[in-house]
Amino acid sequence: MPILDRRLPRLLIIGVRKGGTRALLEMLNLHPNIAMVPVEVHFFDKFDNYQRGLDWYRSQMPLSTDAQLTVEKSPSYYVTPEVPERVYAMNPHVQLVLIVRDPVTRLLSDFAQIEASRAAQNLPNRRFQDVALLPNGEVNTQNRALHVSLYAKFLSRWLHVFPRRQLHIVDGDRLIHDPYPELQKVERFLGLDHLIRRDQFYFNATKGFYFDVDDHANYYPHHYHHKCLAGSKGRRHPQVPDEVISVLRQFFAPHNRKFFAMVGQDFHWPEQ
Ligand SMILES: Nc1ncnc2c1ncn2[C@@H]1O[C@H](COP(=O)(O)OS(=O)(=O)O)[C@@H](OP(=O)(O)O)[C@H]1O
Repeated sequence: MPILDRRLPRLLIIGVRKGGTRALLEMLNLHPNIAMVPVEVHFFDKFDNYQRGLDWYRSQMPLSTDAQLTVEKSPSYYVTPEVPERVYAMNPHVQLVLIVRDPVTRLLSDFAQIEASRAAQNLPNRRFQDVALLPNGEVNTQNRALHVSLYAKFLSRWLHVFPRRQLHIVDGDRLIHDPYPELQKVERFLGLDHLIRRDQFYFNATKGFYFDVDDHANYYPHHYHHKCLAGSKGRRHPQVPDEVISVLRQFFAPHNRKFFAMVGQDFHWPEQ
């Protein structure tokens, strides 16, 4: 009989926010050797949680067998300065996965989420271009959401603490359109047998996403249905003039090239 216990994560999905972290976690959970933490624990990035210590963190983990690898995801880990060293202190051999997406698309997705939460607080809606650009048409570099799309900026902190071989990068744009090859790469990175099957997914053309065939509603476990898929994924992105997109693409281009050089992988995000 396998012994069930709560085990600290051996894999962390560290970000990025709106990169596809939830879909990636749920898809990986199809693997019999993976036990996912269904909620974002925010242990390493929230001081109050971190103060509770590793025993508390372990108590948040699901029951797993010793053949299973526990996975937690909290997208803000990637951008929070203290996190890499805290993670290293838990386990210097932990494996890390980062999922990235075209930074402009990510920003539009983030903006849609921020506006939805403003609307819930009865705050007025804003135009994307009024937030992302200054009145003179230049990029508003003070915008916090924009900073999250500067992937290279945060990566240096992680690579200062962890060797590159402990970090795997998933192409979030590909995960949307053809998840299977991206999942196979993660299985290889983790040294797991290829047990996730292509026929476990189907594409829902109306929603534009892949779903789990065993859960005809969507990827999310039942307690997530209303919270996640109905609400926070697949939101309509703001309609933005082409010139605004072009200004942003040009702004991100050198940062993207730096990121590609750091990770040794080119994601071919448009530069115009
Ligand atoms: N299969 C599937 N189902 C649902 N959503 C999918 C899927 N694959 C990728 N994505 C993309 O995930 C984007 C949300 O990213 P995150 O889960 O990282 O968001 S969050 O930071 O946790 O809020 C979400 O962003 P939006 O398109 O803006 O909604 C999706 O594009």
